[in-house]
Amino acid sequence: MRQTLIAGNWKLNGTKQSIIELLAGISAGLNNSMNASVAVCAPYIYVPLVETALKDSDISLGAQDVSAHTSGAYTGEVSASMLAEFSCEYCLVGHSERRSLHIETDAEVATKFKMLKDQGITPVLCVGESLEERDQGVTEDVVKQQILAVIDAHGISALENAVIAYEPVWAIGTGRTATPDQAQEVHASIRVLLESFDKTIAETTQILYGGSMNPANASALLAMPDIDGGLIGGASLKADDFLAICQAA
Ligand SMILES: O=C[C@H](O)COP(=O)(O)O
Repeated sequence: MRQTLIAGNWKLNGTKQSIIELLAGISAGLNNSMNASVAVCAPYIYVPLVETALKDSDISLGAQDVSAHTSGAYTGEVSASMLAEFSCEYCLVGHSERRSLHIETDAEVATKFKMLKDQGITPVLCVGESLEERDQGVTEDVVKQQILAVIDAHGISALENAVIAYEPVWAIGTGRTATPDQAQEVHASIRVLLESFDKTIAETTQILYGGSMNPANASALLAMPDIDGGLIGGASLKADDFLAICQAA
């Protein structure tokens, strides 16, 4: 049985004040009836603040990206070992905004993924197709290639204890959500792909859905057999909305 994971991705949002208030609101509303583990992925600059705020809390800390390098002359970058020093349990890699705006390649994403694994941080590997690719009928090929980039570079064992987030690019921040059936179809294909390498990894890997998940559509999406949680952008910035999604799980 896979544990449901609800992870907020705050992206480039928040202030010291708003983050403290948001975390207080989430912490106050979480309760044992929620059948999900919860994480928040903060902008780098707020990671220490969130680490302190989450002490003694069940909410896990995550980051949104990591350097492909361990140290050296890479201005502006943050390494996996630095994130580990601040108790980061999760870190996104290959988010579509990184792939499109920062031209991250599959190979670079695979390197970042391994950097996190080596530091004991759970990578959340984000995959997903553009609208054009969906219209061309190549969704599953695109997603498969993004996952195979990691497996080919580091072996299937790298996927052990990792998380995959399926995020159709056309659904991110658009208010246009994949239907539960559309999402389930891709999630099931990811599971089949993993199964072709390792049955246990296929059965245990949490596959999250991301893309305009909100309190109104979360229950139907999370009810699908291969959807093991959500990666939430916009709706993670309001405690009530985020809590409602946690409740739906
Ligand atoms: O990482 C989160 C996803 O990009 C989803 O963002 P969204 O919920 O605002 O569509």
